[in-house]
Amino acid sequence: MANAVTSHPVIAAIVTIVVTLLGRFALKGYRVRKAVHDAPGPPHSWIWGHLLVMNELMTSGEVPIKVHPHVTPLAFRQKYKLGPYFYLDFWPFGPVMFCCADPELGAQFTTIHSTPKHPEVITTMQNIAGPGDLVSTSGSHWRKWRSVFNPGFAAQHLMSLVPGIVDDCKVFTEVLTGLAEAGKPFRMEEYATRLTIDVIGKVVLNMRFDTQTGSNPMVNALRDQIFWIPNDTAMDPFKPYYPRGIYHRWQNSRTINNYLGEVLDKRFQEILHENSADESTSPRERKRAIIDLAVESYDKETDSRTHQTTRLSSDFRRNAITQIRVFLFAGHDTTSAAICYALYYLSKDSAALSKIRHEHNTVLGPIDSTEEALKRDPYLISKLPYTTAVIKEVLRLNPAASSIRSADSQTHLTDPRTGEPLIMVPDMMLWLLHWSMHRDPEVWGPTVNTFNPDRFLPENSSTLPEAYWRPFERGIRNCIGQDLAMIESRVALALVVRQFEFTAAFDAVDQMAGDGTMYGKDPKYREGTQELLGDEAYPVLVGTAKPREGMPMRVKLA
Ligand code: HEM
Repeated sequence: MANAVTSHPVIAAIVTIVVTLLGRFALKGYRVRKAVHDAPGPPHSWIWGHLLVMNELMTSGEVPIKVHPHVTPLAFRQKYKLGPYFYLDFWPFGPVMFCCADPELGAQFTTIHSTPKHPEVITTMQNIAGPGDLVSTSGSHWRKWRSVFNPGFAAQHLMSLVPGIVDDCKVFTEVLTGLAEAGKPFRMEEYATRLTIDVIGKVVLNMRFDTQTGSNPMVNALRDQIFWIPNDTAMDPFKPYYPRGIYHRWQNSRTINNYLGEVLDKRFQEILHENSADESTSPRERKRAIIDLAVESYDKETDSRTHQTTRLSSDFRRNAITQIRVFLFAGHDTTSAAICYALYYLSKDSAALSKIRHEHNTVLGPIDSTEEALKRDPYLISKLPYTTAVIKEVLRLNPAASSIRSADSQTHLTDPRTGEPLIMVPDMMLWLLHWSMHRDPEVWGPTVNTFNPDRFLPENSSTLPEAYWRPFERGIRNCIGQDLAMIESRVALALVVRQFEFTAAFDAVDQMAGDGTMYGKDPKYREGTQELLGDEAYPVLVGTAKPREGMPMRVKLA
């Protein structure tokens, strides 16, 4: 046999390559296991890394099978009495993860040295938006686009959007009235999502999508795209390669890009036209929709007036579409979950519901004139401390995301208490865990898992562990849309909480299973433990962290 191999050069070459690859694989595995074996973390196996403890956690019923992955590090921390940072090793199915629930340590890789986003974030965002999007890119490309879009989120401009948001929330109340009349359980996420999509359509494209009353092909493709993102690859590494998924992602991307490309070209022509009409008169009023800011930046870059540019370059066009796509996604997905959770927690806490209704009666006047009051004086929205506290508490209990970075050659982490250097593994994922920080009993006390908006009232600010509340992240890579999200959620609550009575309808999930939604189709969502930390509304991974089963609810007129 040995003779056959050595005498045949092709076989010998293949054997050499295979042996070399296996050797490299084994060496990498050995290095990873060696680095993590004695590092802080759950019990570690030389053969399986942390795969066995993960399997045990997921199958023992300690957490629901479909729970969002950002929940599991806290479950490990509590189960194995770990400190605020530790390592998880799922090699070869994923990178070594450095799980961090310490803001001071987190600052070392997010603020003091802002590390790049992790390749897994980049791949996910590429499916949603395309390469080079604002969320996952870094360096000069990120800096350029962030500065282009910052004016779109200036406080004064956001206030000018309030009347439009009020109109969309009014439609939301009409939809809810219809659902109350129908008297059937429904998935709140569906309706909250249509609301936030309508809002973001105006903010980004200055367009009405009207998805609350109709349908839009681009929005349908965008939403479908989110369901086809292969983002639980640690459980199924082959998911990105399923032909059906590849086809749907390609087809959706095509629909979205064609639609946005046409809108962008049309807007560019309009702006060229406005510019030439304005040349002899006063400077054009500055538009701040995301699409206008993008086109203006092109105008500046190319000086289209001097150079008679009449078309967007293909490079710019591709980039602008990517950024528009990322805003359409990030601008609706997270806020809709926040609105769902707010209505859910208020439905379970009659004292909080009374307080928020009282605040609205006092500041906004009778419900029938609230729409008008907010349009007349959008700044009323800033005079609702209890409503703001409700949303902040909702975002504490259910953060939509976390920050996932990648260790680079300049990443040197040290333990903030001892100053000792921490173990670094090549390509390590640095995971700053919002869920773990927001649910840390040592920080938030014994009521950590209880909905208690009072902790965010201004009079309690001195006892608030501010650095541990970071639903929008902090530092230079914080959420550009956070003020918009807060405004939108407050307007929605202002128009809704006095008009309707909600109750959670998790008892009806089996009844709703045939409704064609992803939740309905996949029975795993309803298998095993259906509670997390005393709550039946727990997060699952669908784009971002969404409420289980799309937050089933019943609604009645109040
Ligand atoms: C409740 C609602 C929202 C939550 C909880 C949220 C959360 C976050 C978080 C945690 C990040 C940082 C992600 C990371 O470190 O990788 C982020 C970034 C971002 N968010 Fe939001 N977001 C919300 C609403 C919005 C809205 C309404 C928009 C757009 C209008 C938006 C656009 C973005 C963008 C573009 C980034 C990337 C910013 C950058 O890196 O420069 N978000 N968001």
